Amino acid sequence: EAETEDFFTEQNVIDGFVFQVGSLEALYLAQRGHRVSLYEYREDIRKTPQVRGRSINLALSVRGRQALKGVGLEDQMIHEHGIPMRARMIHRLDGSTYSMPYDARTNQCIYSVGRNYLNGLLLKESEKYDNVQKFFNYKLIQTNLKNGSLTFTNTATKETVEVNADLIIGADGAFSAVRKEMMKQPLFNFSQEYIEHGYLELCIPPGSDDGFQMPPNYLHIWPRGQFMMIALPNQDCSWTVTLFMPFKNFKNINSEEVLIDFFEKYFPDSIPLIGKKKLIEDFFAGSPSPLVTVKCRPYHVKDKALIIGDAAHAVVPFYGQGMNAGFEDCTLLDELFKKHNDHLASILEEFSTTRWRDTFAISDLAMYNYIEMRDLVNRPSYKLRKALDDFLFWLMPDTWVPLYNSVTFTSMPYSQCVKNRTWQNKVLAMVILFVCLLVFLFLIYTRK
Ligand SMILES: COc1ccc2c(c1)CN(c1nc(C(=O)N(C)c3cc(Cl)c(F)cc3C(=O)O)c(Cl)s1)C2
Repeated sequence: EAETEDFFTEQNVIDGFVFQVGSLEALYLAQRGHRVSLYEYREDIRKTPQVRGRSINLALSVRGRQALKGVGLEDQMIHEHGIPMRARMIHRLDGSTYSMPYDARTNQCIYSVGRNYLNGLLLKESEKYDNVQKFFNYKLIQTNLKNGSLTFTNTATKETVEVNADLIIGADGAFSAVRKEMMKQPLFNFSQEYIEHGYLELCIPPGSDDGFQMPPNYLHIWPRGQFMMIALPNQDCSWTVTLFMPFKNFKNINSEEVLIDFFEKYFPDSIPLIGKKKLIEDFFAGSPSPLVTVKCRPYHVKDKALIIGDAAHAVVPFYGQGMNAGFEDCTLLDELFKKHNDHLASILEEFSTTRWRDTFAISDLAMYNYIEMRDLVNRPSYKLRKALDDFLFWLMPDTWVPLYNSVTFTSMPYSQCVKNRTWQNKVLAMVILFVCLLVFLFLIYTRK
């Protein structure tokens, strides 16, 4: 007897970020024969016209691909839509650029994918399952996790409906309503932190030949210490550019002249690409969005409710893992459904006890990148460490997997990636100490 699972993927489009983990999880459960009701806060994205310039994109890496593969969508996502980014393209202040490959050894790459396309694909796929029902424009107003009941208001008809479910899954983003309800439970730990940086999306349109204005198979980065800009390519040969800067710096840019002077000073090569007029329009059209990181545990209430994706672990984007980690939740949950043969109490319990170490680890890694970001790619010691890492990776590929490679190009649990880094730091410290000792002894010996 298939149970009914209610999903709740309130799609708060927070600054254009649309949460897709719920739609993916619906496919995994439908695949297992469960009856799924998918409640979306917003209108069906496929009906709303593609708002130009709001094509938010993300860096899909191995963990996200793995999750899409589990529901048969990896190939379509990667080969029909994804744009491979084989290296970073760093833009210096003088406008010159140099590239740093993601994985020189095996040429693995990450893919730039559009969120709207991804969302449309997941929703279209769910139409193949008659055991998935989708309800759009449903806003959650009341939750009773203990008896699995939810009350929604249909934002179009204003009618209120109450639904009951065997399992409620909240995939409703960093400001999750389901998590808010969970927090009333005893022993529920929660922390949230806003960082001082905000971000603003700009757009580099296609060139006069309707092609890319920059080399397309790269993640373009303008690292400027306190500021940073990155650009990911879109299918229509435009680029979605994200400018990261402390809110106080955004506030200081309060006129067109100040804005143009700022870009002339920090991102001169990007002005002809974006276009002065578009730059002024886009910059003052929106306001910078906040970046929040949320840590909480456990992720469940008995056998009645679970939170996944950003609702369970919102991370800052400085590792490009937010969506990948959310999708990985679905892969792990499906493995637990198989392992415990759909016994919900065991599944939810094990998900909470095993997943939090990895989500805390990627949260800390992303925050560490943010702190280090000032000179993430500029600091000589960063380059030295990267050269050393790449050499040892080449020498012992199965033993020495550098942190960035293990996070981005393997499904190694995030907490294991961090443990590896810790022992690698110890080994390198000993090697450096040993070399210093040798040099010291050599100097003493030759002085005699
Ligand atoms: C749309 O919004 C965003 C915002 C930030 C990111 C992405 C999309 C995609 N991002 C990726 N980051 C890594 C990574 O591991 N690191 C250390 C990096 C970290 C920073 Cl901040 C960076 F600029 C480059 C790299 C890099 O290595 O290229 C990947 Cl691998 S993909 C960051």
